[in-house]
Amino acid sequence: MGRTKRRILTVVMDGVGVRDSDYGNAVKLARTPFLDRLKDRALYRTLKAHGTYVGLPSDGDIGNSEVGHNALGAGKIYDQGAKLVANGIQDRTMFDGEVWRSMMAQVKEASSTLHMIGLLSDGNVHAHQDHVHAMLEEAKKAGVKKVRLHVLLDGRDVGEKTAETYIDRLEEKMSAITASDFDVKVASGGGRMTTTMDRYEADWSMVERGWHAHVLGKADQQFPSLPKAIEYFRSETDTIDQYLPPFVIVEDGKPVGTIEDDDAVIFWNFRGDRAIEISRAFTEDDLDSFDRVRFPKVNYAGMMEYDGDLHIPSQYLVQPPAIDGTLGASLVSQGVTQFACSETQKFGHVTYFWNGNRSGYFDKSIEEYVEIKSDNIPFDLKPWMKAAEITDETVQRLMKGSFDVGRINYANGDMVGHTGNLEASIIAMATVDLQIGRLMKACDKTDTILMVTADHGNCDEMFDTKDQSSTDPKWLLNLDQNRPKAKTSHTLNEVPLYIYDPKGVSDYELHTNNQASIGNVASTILSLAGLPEQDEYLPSLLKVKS
Ligand SMILES: O=C(O)[C@H](O)COP(=O)(O)O
Ligand SMILES: [Mn+2]
Ligand SMILES: [Mn+2]
Repeated sequence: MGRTKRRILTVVMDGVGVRDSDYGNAVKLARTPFLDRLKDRALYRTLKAHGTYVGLPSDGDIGNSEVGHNALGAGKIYDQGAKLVANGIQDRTMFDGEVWRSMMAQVKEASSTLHMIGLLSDGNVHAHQDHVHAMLEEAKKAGVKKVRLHVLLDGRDVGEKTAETYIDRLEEKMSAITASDFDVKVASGGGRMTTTMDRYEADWSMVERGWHAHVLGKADQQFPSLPKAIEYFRSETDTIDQYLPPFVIVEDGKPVGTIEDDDAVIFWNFRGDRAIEISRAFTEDDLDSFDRVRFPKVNYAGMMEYDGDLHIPSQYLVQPPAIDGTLGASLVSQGVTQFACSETQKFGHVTYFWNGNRSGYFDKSIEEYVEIKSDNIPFDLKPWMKAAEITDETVQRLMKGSFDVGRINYANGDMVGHTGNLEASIIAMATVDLQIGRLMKACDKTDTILMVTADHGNCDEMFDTKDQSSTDPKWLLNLDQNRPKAKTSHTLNEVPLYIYDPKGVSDYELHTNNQASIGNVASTILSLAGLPEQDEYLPSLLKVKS
């Protein structure tokens, strides 16, 4: 054994919340014999993973992977992007800041265009429409003459076909502020899962399509306005918002807002994972991830700094939370060996988010991070994703005893949950269950404590309506008629915490404080490992029975 009294493996079942009703609840509808057995043998409770419990503005805000893994890996709760940007707008620090002022001044001096690109919704996971509306007003006040918006349609953090709501609000705002000396138009757009918002380099072609639409003014679909675009998509396709193709707005056959030298570009998402690649495309001279065709010299800023280690991008409007003293850093300083593993879609969650939005290792000689390449397909087609491969890598290392403290993430509950496909999500849950069974066995053989939790809910609520007919199984059997509308977003539900010790758990119990959150997990890992707790962390949930 290494520097800890016991080896601990933490499993994050991404997007797996706890909800009593089985109505549209893939977690309950799946057969999960191993999780059931785990519940019998482990200590068990639920934890908060949404809203103010994880640093979001209100308890109406769903949790997400960024704030969830930040909380799990930091052991404390920080005000997160959504809240920091809202505060920065309210107290004006965002608009009084050097970056905003210099960008406005530069556009005015060059008589060029201010472009703003980002996700248009009120999901508050990556972005919020109110921030865009506020920036438009401020740009006008600052004397900017021409603004072009490039909007990514959501349908993933909000209802699957809700784009009209946000488009209407934006159109109202634009017509209210358009004036003879203030010209604002939407220039391009697309669904967020086809256009621009790739993450962890899973599929650069998404960024390439976005670049073509926003910068070069090129896309297969062209429309005279954003409302016309959505009208066309609704009448011609069933595609939900997140998968809509990229499009360009044209007048007299010409795009209304390509991006040119001397223009300023603001990417308004506050969350980093899906903002890094497009930020790199705008700022790196030598980028070989795709052919940009034309690389305009623009003044680029992100809403926030998206990577605190690589400083991407160099200019940003709001200071991100200063997450430090994370569990990973603290374990490294004590010489504890660590292992992190997931597939591409969630790899950065157990490394970059877990380590407080820093990429890279603290000390490569005692940490091992393993990424399994995700498929680039709609995940409801293969709901098992790469779960088995993640388990293979983990079990191998458990057998070799190559780490003291490990963390892995199974993406299935979340990535399949986001597709809105209930049947596929049931298979996703059964897949995760099978892996938990394999891990329990390996933990038994290697005397490893297994902790299983989640970062937020998702596939626990796959219908847009709540708890309607849990006694009536018709909605499950009838696949075509009267099927409730799918819910593709995360949920507000609590998440599970299981602690399984092959030696038995009769010596411990868990605190029952109903305010406990996933922010309490880091200290709990430390106490299970027999390491000193950190004063600044939220307390451990473990009680040794007297
Ligand atoms: O980026 C996404 O896929 C969704 O907006 C949120 O999902 P995540 O927070 O689980 O990554
Ligand atoms: Mn997640
Ligand atoms: Mn998700």
